[in-house]
Amino acid sequence: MTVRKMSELNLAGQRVLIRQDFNVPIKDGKVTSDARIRASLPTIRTALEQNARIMLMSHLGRPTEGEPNDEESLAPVANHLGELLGMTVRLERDYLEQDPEVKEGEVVLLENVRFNKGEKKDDESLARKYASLCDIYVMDAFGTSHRAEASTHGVARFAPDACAGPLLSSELDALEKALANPKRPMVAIVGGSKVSTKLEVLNALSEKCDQLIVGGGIANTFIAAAGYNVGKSLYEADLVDQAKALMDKVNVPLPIDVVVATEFSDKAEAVTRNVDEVRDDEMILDVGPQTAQTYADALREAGTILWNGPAGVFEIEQFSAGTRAMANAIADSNGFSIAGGGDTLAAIDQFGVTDRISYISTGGGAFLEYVEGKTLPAVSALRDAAK
Ligand SMILES: Nc1ncnc2c1ncn2[C@@H]1O[C@H](COP(=O)(O)OP(=O)(O)OP(=O)(O)O)[C@@H](O)[C@H]1O
Ligand SMILES: O=C(O)[C@H](O)COP(=O)(O)O
Repeated sequence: MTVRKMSELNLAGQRVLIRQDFNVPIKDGKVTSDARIRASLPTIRTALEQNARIMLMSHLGRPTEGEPNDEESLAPVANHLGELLGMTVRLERDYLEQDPEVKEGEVVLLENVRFNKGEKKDDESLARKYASLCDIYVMDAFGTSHRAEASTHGVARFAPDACAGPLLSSELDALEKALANPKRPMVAIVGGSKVSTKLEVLNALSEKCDQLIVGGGIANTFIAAAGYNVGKSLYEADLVDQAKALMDKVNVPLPIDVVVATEFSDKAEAVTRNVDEVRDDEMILDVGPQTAQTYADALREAGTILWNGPAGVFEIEQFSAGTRAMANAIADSNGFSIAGGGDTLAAIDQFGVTDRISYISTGGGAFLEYVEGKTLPAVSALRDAAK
């Protein structure tokens, strides 16, 4: 049984409870990166066009349940969303005690669901309470779909109607397009700091892609596995065998040259060396220009590209060229490209290629779990609800 979609339901006059992922960075009471809020707008506008009574809900941060606090209040999100929609978005704090009054064509935001006791444990009575607030529950929070919590999972069992929102549907469609039957050649880039945190993703991708480009600290472990000195670089000696096993399974092109420094700092002097010339007191902080060129060539010719994690320490100018070259090559490629993860999105933003990536996922952990082939609990809850 497939998941029901919001587009199949008539929302007119209905109390529609939409779970979004508004877990966004906030500083001094202001939202500092609103990509996730913007991504929710088409869903909200569709519900508004149908004159639904709209209740939005989300978590923010990881507060102690039962202890609401101002820092993790969704108030800044309500204000920001109101500005984007050009209407007032009321923040409802007491929705568990008193059902919110929502008029047709009105949008309210329920306060941080993780302030509620039982949210994280997927408590049944809390899930029933959420369900009682609505006629239709819409799960649209792809970024939180790997969590089985009361607002992402339990509620779907008890709501009169439960369906996937347009954002969740499009995220799943894009990932399926990249992974189920990818246009070849498929190139995956997995960067970031540690192999250990991405081992399952690396394994899953090694089964699917034609070329696996590794970056960042992850690449250092592969360079060590190939027998080269990595000096003081971040790498994981205990994962060298796993890296060798991956290299036996799939084509992992190794860097030819690297950018090194003797300190991890924005004052550090960056030096380019051949990969076999790294000294004991140096650390590898980026791929070198020849390597970036080789990777970029492969990316430009790819039919499908999946990207998670930077190629180097892109936050520091002198170690950012490798990640920049890859971002530009992905943007230039005619293949289908999908990118996900907090640092990856920050890099895409930094290098100004956002509009030239085919699909940018709002998911971090959820994106990785999908790629690993894991079942997303929020999606299975919708499948069960459709039975
Ligand atoms: N060679 C390197 N040595 C040390 N740190 C590196 C190196 N290359 C990249 N990094 C750092 O790794 C960090 C990203 O790694 P991390 O494992 O946190 O990725 P991530 O948060 O999982 O990525 P994403 O959010 O895209 O999934 C960046 O801050 C980057 O500066
Ligand atoms: O930012 C995320 O990855 C999601 O919002 C999930 O947040 P969590 O890791 O606190 O559950």
